[in-house]
Amino acid sequence: MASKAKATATRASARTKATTSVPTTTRTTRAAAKAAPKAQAPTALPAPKRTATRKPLLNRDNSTEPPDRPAGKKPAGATKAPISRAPTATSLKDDTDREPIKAYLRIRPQLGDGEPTSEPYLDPTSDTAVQMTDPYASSAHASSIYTFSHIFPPETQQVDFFNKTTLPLVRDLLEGRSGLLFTYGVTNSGKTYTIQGGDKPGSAGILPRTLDVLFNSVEGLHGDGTYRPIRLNGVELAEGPSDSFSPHLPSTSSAPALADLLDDIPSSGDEVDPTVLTVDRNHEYTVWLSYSEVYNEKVYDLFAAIDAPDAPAPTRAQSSLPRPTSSFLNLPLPSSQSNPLLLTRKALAVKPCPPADTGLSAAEAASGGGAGKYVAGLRQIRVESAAQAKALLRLGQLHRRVFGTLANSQSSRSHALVTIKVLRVHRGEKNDLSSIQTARLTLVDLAGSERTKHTQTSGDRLREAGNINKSLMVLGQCMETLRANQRALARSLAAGAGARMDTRDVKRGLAVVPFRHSKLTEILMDYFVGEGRAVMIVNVNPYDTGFDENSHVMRFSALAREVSTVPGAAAARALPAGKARGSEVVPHRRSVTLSTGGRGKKVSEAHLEVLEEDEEPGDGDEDEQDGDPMSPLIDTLFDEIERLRERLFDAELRCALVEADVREEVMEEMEERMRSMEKIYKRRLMMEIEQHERKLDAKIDMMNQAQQQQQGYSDVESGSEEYLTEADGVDAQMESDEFNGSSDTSPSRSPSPLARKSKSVNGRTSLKTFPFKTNVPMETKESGTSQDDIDEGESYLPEDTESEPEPEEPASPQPKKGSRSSAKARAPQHLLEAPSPIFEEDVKAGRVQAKARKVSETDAKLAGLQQSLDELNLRDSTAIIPDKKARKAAVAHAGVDAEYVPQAGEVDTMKKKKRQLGKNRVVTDDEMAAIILGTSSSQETGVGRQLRRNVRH
Ligand SMILES: Nc1ncnc2c1ncn2[C@@H]1O[C@H](COP(=O)(O)OP(=O)(O)OP(=O)(O)O)[C@@H](O)[C@H]1O
Repeated sequence: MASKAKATATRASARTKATTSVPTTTRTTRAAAKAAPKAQAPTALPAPKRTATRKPLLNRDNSTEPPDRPAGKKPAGATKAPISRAPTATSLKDDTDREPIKAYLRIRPQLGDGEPTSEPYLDPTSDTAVQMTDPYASSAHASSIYTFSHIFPPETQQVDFFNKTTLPLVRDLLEGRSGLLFTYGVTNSGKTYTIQGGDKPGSAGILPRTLDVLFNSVEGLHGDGTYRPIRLNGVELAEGPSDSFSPHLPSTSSAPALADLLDDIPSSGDEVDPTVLTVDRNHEYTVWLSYSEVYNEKVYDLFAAIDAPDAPAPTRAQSSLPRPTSSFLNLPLPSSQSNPLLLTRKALAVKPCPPADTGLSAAEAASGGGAGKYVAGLRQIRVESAAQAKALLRLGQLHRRVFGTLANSQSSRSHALVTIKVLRVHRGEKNDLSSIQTARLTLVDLAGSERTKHTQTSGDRLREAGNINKSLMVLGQCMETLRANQRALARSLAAGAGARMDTRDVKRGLAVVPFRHSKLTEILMDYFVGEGRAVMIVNVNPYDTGFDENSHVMRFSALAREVSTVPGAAAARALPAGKARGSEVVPHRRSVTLSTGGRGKKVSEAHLEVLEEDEEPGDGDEDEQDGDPMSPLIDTLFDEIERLRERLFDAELRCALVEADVREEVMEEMEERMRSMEKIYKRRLMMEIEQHERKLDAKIDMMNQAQQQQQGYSDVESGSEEYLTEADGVDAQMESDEFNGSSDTSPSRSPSPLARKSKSVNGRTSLKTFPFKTNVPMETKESGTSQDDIDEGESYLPEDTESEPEPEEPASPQPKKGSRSSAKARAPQHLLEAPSPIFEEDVKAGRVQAKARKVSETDAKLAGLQQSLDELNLRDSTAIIPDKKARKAAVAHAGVDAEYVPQAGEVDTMKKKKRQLGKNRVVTDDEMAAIILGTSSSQETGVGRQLRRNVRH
């Protein structure tokens, strides 16, 4: 497996290299930096007062605390460091003090409830590497290896997962450092299970466990809630100690209520994680919760009371808090006759933090102080126990589900963000607002990362899918830009090693990180450019059919791992916030019809209307005091830029979606065409193979027939010789053998079985002799010849030939076959007798008649051949034509372009004949007679044989 992993070249490995080149020392956060000087100061000394609640990052050069100080080891009673911004000309060493985003992979187990049981395409090769093989690709290169900080196999227990991934973040939180954890993956991959958990004991997710550990650890150290958090990191004096809240879930009522529509929210019961972390007991802690969702590029508060006209009006005190019983959930649903119930919820604006929150001046913030953004008007509720926090979150989940249900959501189509804030104040400085430390941990359950292809693509759903993709796409773009900026910064650092240089010069050249392009990234921006450790959980269901989607998730995680969270790194180019104030905002209103009465049992239908109002520019109770003075013209210009940018982005997104769809369609069409072409070509190929086989058969037949024809001519012409002597017959046979490229000594070399038959039947030489008396048909039949042989022989043996029984001479030894003496010895006696004039006349007449008969037979056979050629439908202009006549006929048939092309192994008999005739002299009658009579033995030399051959031709 290891070698397999090694052999597979991967982008991940390259990326890992790049990542490891980044120094990964433990980051010193703002809180840690603040705490460092405290360690040096005696506990009793009063701390210097500050006005900002969010402490700016100290110049690290001034920090005395080693960056890799183990968490939880901060000395008690440390005093605060004086607020000082880093000098403008500072060493770039700050930017090397970073930590890459941790990426953990969690592989979902197979649930078995009707899920595909195919082989998983993910194969962990080690604790940190996983091999992903495309199940549809045949090539060996279809697998990639991705590396993670750690890989959790399917059997991982929730508690182990929590301890490894989230517990360090909880520890940071209690020590004043912020953190971000987000889950990323396609639908059904286990994101919600990871965050919230399941129903079974031991299945509590990281959110309830975080709350358990948090409250276990601060037990007895609760603050009294004199202060409350505002915005991102600000703190203010609370109006009263009543900001805490005891939520109650909807009560069961006899009438069908909105709550009946909701499935039970998974709850692992009363299970409590017993882990306790060591905390600084000189501090008091208060825990605050907020719960928001980003849906369709709008941010909603899930703790907000949803306004319903029939709901009892909240009192002034209640209006800023969720109603104790979430009363709208208990509202009886209207019947189909009555007016639809209108539920309204309002989107919240995302705004830049005022510089006061960060301790920066307005100019510093505008020039890149790194202030993050906050959700204006988002409720933050103080909770005093884990149980209370869990109940509150459950209410938030119900709210989320109401709107999820009303939006016909099948699954989490929104991004849910739970933020736990811990305010920490030293017991000796309880009355000092500026001494309060704020840290937050945000847990994000991102919506499924699948693309539009897999979602319904019309109306609201298209918009919803587009917006989900937009958020995730922008998140990816932000990571990419951050990575590029960090690399550029690292290069500058390397180039200017040793020299002191102005970081602003370097940072000015960095690209703008497009956080503003989506609400999600705007909210999370501070974690990437400000403070905080970031952890990403990648959830994968390896049995899911969406291999492409999952490999996209893997690539995203590989990218995230190369991004380092570094305090104040890339915010230099952050643009001032603004929104399109000029644009008219139209509330999004939906009508929904719901079936009620319990699961699977339709009792009645209810009509509801959902109104999702957009945020207003003045939203947020802190807006007026934000004090972000900005020239109206600049503000308007920024608004305009932002509006245009958003339009451009929307247009690009739409284009990308359309392009993706078109590409897919084209691909499918091409594939379809390819398949049909493949079918056509296969069919053609089969036809051609068939045709060629038929041609080949025909060719073989024709060659055999041509050979037989040739043999026929030879027989006819050599008949005159055979009248005279069997020895000549033997010679003719030898000639025939020569023609066939074989000899008696190697009969197996004859290319045609028919040729062999012509030579020998039953192992005996077939000698064809003409009778002296012409016109006497004689049968060619030898004893022992099979009927098949006869049938086949009929096609090439002259009908009027007759094999004469050979004289049996048992006493005399058989002369050697093929030799001249043996031929002579076997010649009939009458052929050796002296000729008479009458005899000569007969011979001539017989020869002429036999020749004429042969010619007519040959013509008939040629006509037959022609017919079979026609039948074969050989339409090519090139045909194989055995002789001149047939060639002429074929030319007439096929056209003037037709030409005879001898095929491999084929003998062009006409050419051969012509050559031979042109070479040799004409045979005179006297010579012929002499040959026939065989009077001159001297002529039975090579010349005589040559003459006889010429006669035959
Ligand atoms: N590690 C696990 N062990 C057992 N069951 C799991 C595990 N992970 C997920 N599941 C189950 O798989 C199913 C889908 O999980 P979940 O709802 O968390 O997916 P999701 O990624 O949040 O989907 P969506 O994006 O649609 O909300 C649930 O039934 C859940 O209980």
